[in-house]
Amino acid sequence: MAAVDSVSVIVPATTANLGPGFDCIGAALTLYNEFKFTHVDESPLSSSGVIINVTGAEAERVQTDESNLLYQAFVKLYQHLGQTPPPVEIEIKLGVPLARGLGSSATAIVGGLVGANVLAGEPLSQSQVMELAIAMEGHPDNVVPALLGGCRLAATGVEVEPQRRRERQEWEICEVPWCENIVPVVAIPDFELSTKEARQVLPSQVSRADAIFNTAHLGLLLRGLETGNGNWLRAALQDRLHEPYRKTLIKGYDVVHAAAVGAGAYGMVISGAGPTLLALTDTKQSEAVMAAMSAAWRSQGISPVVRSLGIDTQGARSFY
Ligand SMILES: Nc1ncnc2c1ncn2[C@@H]1O[C@H](COP(=O)(O)OP(=O)(O)O)[C@@H](O)[C@H]1O
Ligand SMILES: N[C@@H](CCOP(=O)(O)O)C(=O)O
Repeated sequence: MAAVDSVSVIVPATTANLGPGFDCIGAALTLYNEFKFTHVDESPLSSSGVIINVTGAEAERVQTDESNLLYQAFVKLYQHLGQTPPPVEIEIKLGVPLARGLGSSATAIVGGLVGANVLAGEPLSQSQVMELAIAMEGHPDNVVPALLGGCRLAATGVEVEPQRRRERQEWEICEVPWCENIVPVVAIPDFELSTKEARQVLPSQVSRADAIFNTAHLGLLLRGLETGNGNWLRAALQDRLHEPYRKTLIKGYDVVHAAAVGAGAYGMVISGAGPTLLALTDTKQSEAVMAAMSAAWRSQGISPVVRSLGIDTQGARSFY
């Protein structure tokens, strides 16, 4: 590809885990961050080597120096190529709320890698970009749908050289069909919960019974999402690997859960690492579920933004 001086990248939010699919399944949502990277001369740059402008809700909370995650991903791709990153000016338009369990960090990682790959003349394939994104995030379930779109299951592939220490892991990715009648409703609270903090409360070992429970329920979830079978979805949206430990970090979880299910949702789970709560519902029930979740959280002194979203099928896209 001929070199370009400027590229815009749009990256969707994600909802990871979907209950029993901890660290392996996620879906891209119709909510977006937009990033623009422009080559600049060395001279106008600040001493940090990058200029970053951020607009949108909570813009002041995003770092504007070299510690910015989007910029770190941008640099990572050039390091991978063995090249020095060019001086750039970055514009960030925030549409995905920060540290709410909707994959804002995944948008930054994917956006930085995709933007750098385009400015570098697209030396890496999409699957090479994906491998870098997974390595940076540490788990695949938000960066994979952010990059590829749709609902995706990610699993490590067969180790071809088990005796050799490998620098990178091969991944198998499969698209999970999502029945169009199933609506994701997100209730986004007015407080943050970092993924780091929400991972620290998880046990390092689980019982065989809990492992079997999740294996069965993830299988059921895949078929429930594909068919829209209500009984399967109601049973499938249960988890024993992360929700029991994390829900104590989310004030009002049980009250909002009861309200969502009472209003007709198939179930309610933590979106990503939380604190956003995700209900899956039939199109006919979505308005009632939204109203019930909003009222329930308000009764706990939390002011949520509640939205009914769609599944983004394109993933990250770039324009230049
Ligand atoms: N658009 C962005 N540009 C730069 N950094 C970002 C952006 N969005 C998120 N981040 C970084 O990711 C952090 C949130 O990541 P995390 O705790 O994993 O929450 P989330 O569930 O939203 O991914 C933010 O505090 C910020 O450091
Ligand atoms: N599987 C991860 C997903 C984190 O997603 P995020 O949207 O909260 O960044 C986890 O549950 O920790």
